[in-house]
Amino acid sequence: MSIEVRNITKKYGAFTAVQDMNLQIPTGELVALLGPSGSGKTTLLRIIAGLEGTDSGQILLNGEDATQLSPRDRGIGFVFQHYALFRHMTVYENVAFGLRVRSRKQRPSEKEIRTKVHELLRLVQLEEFAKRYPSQLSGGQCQRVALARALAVEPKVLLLDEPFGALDAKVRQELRTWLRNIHDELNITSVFVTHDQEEALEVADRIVVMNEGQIEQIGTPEEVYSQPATPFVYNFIGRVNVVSGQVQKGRIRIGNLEMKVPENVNLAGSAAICYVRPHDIEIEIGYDKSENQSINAIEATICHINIIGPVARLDLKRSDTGELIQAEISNDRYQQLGLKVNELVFVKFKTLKVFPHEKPFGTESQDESEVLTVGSVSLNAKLHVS
Ligand SMILES: Nc1ncnc2c1ncn2[C@@H]1O[C@H](COP(=O)(O)OP(=O)(O)OP(=O)(O)O)[C@@H](O)[C@H]1O
Repeated sequence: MSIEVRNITKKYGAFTAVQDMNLQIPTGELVALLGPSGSGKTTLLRIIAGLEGTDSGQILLNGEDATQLSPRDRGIGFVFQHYALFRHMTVYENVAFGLRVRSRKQRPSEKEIRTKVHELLRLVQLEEFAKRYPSQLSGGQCQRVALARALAVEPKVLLLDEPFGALDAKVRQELRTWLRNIHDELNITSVFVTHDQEEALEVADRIVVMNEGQIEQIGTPEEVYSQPATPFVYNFIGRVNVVSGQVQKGRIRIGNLEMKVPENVNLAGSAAICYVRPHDIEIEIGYDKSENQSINAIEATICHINIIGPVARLDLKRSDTGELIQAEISNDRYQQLGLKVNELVFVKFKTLKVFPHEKPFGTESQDESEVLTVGSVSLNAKLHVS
């Protein structure tokens, strides 16, 4: 079943939680609503489910206006962060519940219920737990029961609100893969809320990045990661270094580094904010400063090295501004360069994204004079790790 959110606005008193939002989700897609706390993710999910009214706009399911339909009549299954299983019921009874409370006409026979429940328990790999009570299960197992319960009524749409939020990292990881598999197997349309970017990047077909009740970007994981539409998305998804620079004639100058502006940025003579991913940083050594070479790179000292499998993470301190830059290079390259803490290196950017100068996220309290330029060389860099 396809979902269309059309011009939805939702206010709580004077506060606007969702503002004139539009979103189309085709049948069979797995979509993540990703955003910081308070960005309106849960509100939007609840509006789609019919658990929350709207001030204006429509929800269309399969092209039909469903705005006035009750949650029961929308063909939607819902899974919450806190699995809310019935504690006095066994796993079997919990999963059977949705079928038993159907109206007499729609209610399946006991035999049909038994077949269906066992089929679902097999799907969530909990068949041998049918007779247990929720208190005898782990958090991850409870969440799988909750999912089986939501699926029992054969919903066309599955909505999940931070379904794995309360679980530890390893279990979350397992359940993600597993959600993806179940979604594909049942060919339903699923929307899940998360504030965990890794979860969204790993599981979703498309990610809706939300901020303050509005959509910042909709795209595949690859698109939102590699081509963030706004500074907010850059900051929110992945690690990024934020550096200020000066644009002139299609080139940008950042300290001693000068490079072509990667796109048609109309910022002649202006201060700009650049976003550089740690893996887009190149490290070089071996410049001989005594020869007065003009070095087209930012000089920095290595303050910390962290090797994680094939990747070497370096914390670098700029010689000109003292600001930190975080770089990620391959372990092979790191070995090849033979880098050490306190060593002087030269930093270049393979690519960067330039936005007009505005205070980058996380620097709201910073004095403007720290950010702006001295001559043509700009002087601020700040690392954001989200
Ligand atoms: N019933 C309510 N009454 C008043 N304000 C509300 C109500 N429900 C939500 N809000 C406000 O609306 C905004 C969006 O809330 P929502 O729960 O949708 O955000 P969220 O992105 O899901 O956040 P989180 O990740 O913390 O769950 C928040 O500022 C919240 O305080």
